[in-house]
Amino acid sequence: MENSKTVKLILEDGTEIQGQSFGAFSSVAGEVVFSTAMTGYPENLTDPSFAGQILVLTYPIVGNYGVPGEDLYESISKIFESDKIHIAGLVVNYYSDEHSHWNAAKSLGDWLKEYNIPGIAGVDTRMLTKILREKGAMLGKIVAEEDVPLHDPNQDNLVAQVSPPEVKHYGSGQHKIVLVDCGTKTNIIRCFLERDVELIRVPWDYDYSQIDYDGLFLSNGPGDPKMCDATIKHLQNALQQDKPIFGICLGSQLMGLAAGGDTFKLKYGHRSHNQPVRLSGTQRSYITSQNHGFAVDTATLPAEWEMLFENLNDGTCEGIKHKTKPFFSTQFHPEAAGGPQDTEFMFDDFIEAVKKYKATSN
Ligand SMILES: NC(=O)CC[C@H](N)C(=O)O
Repeated sequence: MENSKTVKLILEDGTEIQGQSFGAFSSVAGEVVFSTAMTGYPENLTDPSFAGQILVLTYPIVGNYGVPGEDLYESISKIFESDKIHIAGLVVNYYSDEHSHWNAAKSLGDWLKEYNIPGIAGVDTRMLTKILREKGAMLGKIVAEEDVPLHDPNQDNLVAQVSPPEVKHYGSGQHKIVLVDCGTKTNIIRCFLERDVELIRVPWDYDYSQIDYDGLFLSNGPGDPKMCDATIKHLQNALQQDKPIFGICLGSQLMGLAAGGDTFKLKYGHRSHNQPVRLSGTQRSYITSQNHGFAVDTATLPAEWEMLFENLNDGTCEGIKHKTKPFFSTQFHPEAAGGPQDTEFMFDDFIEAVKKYKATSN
């Protein structure tokens, strides 16, 4: 790092912080968001929900365990959450360019360079996070040589950019699940394949009404859920039927919108591996993995719907359910890559709902 070049992080409120370049020496603009997760940068950086975002990590030492090599299973990655880095840029305090870990294949800096993603180190990311918590998530840019204009990624249809254009099939289990891929994390696919599922992964705007499926799944994904008009339209048709539907993160927001409710942008979002949520109607809480900047406005849900989980930090909606039909969602990530895996039972609940539907509809 001693010989690295100087770069700047500039926020829309005028905050300007100097640091050292690592990864690509290039400029980029995006929405600046923070994560307080202590580990898991290989998983986070490849999560498509981060598209368009400059990610600030509060954990002070980053890069020390390097980046694992690729390993495939059923043509999907065993390790990463998609097939590329999706963040726009990375902001860290101390970047460790020497790494040591049993499965490391390269350094974080070299991995970022492969995808032309700039990193800036030497930033007091906890001080920066205080600014973002105070003023809310902001637009910003990492500036190397060339200046770039600020850009709001939430104005773009990011889902259309990350959703694969073709239909893909995985597994040969008993339960036929359609996965609407708005930018799915691969651990969602892994969780299904462990549960006797035949998975049909379709693009975000695909009309799956002709497929004879047993259950419908709506994935996570980047940006403002209101951009997904085509997904919402197809979902509204599916909500007329009785086949089980499960949504995660963006999928939860899309379910809320298709049901007739509204979503709003949170001040600074939830991004970490230790977000507490409470299951409605109980005193039971779970520690969850989260990465979202929008939420369903529970007050706008029609009478047949209710909140399923509540965030214990700020009271916002962490999932919804239909009162009589098998439709439910989590705003958090029960597939949890990286951890904690305490809520993976949501996949079992969904498969149980699918079994019940199949038993009663025949
Ligand atoms: N992980 C996700 O699916 C994120 C959903 C949405 N893009 C948000 O920021 O709230």
